[in-house]
Amino acid sequence: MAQETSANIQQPRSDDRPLWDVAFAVYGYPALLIAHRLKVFALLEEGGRTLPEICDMLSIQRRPAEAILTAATALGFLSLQNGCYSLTARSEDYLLERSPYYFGFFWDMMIDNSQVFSYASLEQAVLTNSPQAYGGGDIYKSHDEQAELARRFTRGMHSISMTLATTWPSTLELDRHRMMLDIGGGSGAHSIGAALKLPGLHALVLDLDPICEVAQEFIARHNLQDRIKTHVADMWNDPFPEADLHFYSNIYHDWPAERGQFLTEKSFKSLKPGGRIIIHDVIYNDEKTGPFAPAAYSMLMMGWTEGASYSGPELSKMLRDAGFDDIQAYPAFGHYSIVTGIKP
Ligand SMILES: C[S@@+](CC[C@H](N)C(=O)[O-])C[C@H]1O[C@@H](n2cnc3c(N)ncnc32)[C@H](O)[C@@H]1O
Repeated sequence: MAQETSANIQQPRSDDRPLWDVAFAVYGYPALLIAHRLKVFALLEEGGRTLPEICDMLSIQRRPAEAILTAATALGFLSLQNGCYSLTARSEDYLLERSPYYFGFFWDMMIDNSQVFSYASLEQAVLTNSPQAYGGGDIYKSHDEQAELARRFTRGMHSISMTLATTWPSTLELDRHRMMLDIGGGSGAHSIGAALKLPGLHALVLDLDPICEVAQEFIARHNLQDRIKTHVADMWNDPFPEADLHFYSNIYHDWPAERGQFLTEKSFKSLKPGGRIIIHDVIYNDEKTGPFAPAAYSMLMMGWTEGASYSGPELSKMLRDAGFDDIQAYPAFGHYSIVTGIKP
């Protein structure tokens, strides 16, 4: 180690907050997961509460209660006025189970699989380049074999996808399309969002058997059984049914690039001229220097799948190499973007 003396030690060139923030993230964010599991947000649904009232209702002491409530307040999920903690618009939209945008099932999935984001598990995933969720291996094979796992995962995905599904269909001109194939469509959230926005559109949610069963329940909740059907198939081995819009949300980041290329070429062959492909995902900037969300998503995938985030140019190249034309990449909602192209 270099020897420093008090005579030659210099001020650092930048402040040390980013180093603290790495450590604080490990502590700060779980406070929100704990608040969610303790049902803090549900408890405030009827109105603001003081700290002593919240302590009583949660049966926890003042010190831990104040720690999680302050973390939630600092991150914009609660407000504190006149001694009362209340929900903010964000927590009302995303953290109350009655909301269509409820994010909580995704947080539940993280909590239920919290060993996957432990230091030991992520280090093992990095050193061996293999996912660790459910004890290792292909999570989707586990879902195919264990219906309850499939149900919980699909509910978690629905939790993040329903919000996104209300926005991307408005970001491009889709009126001429008649049949959307929602490949690896999970709960059908994106088909539901698209069908609600585009009255002339029908959709087919293609996924594995136990997932299609869950999708049917979500589709029925929106009374869209007439326009959205499910189709049990293996996207790697079974032919794609006819459609003029192929939609992939949260699929490419699950797999290595060559699998993404395979799906792109399969879509190109299956679509007729004029058919459109849409990839909806959290993507890196063009230089692959960030932002942080896709970088973190790659680490999330390190724990769960063989995949990683891709950049707009990487996905655009896949489309171009397969033969697609009129390729565009642009932001959709929140951390998500769209990369799309047309078969000439
Ligand atoms: C990360 S989820 C995305 C779900 C949905 N598209 C969304 O954005 O909410 C990946 C989906 O791909 C499906 N999947 C994985 N392997 C598949 C395969 N071989 N054939 C069809 N679907 C598959 C999974 O069952 C799961 O629903």
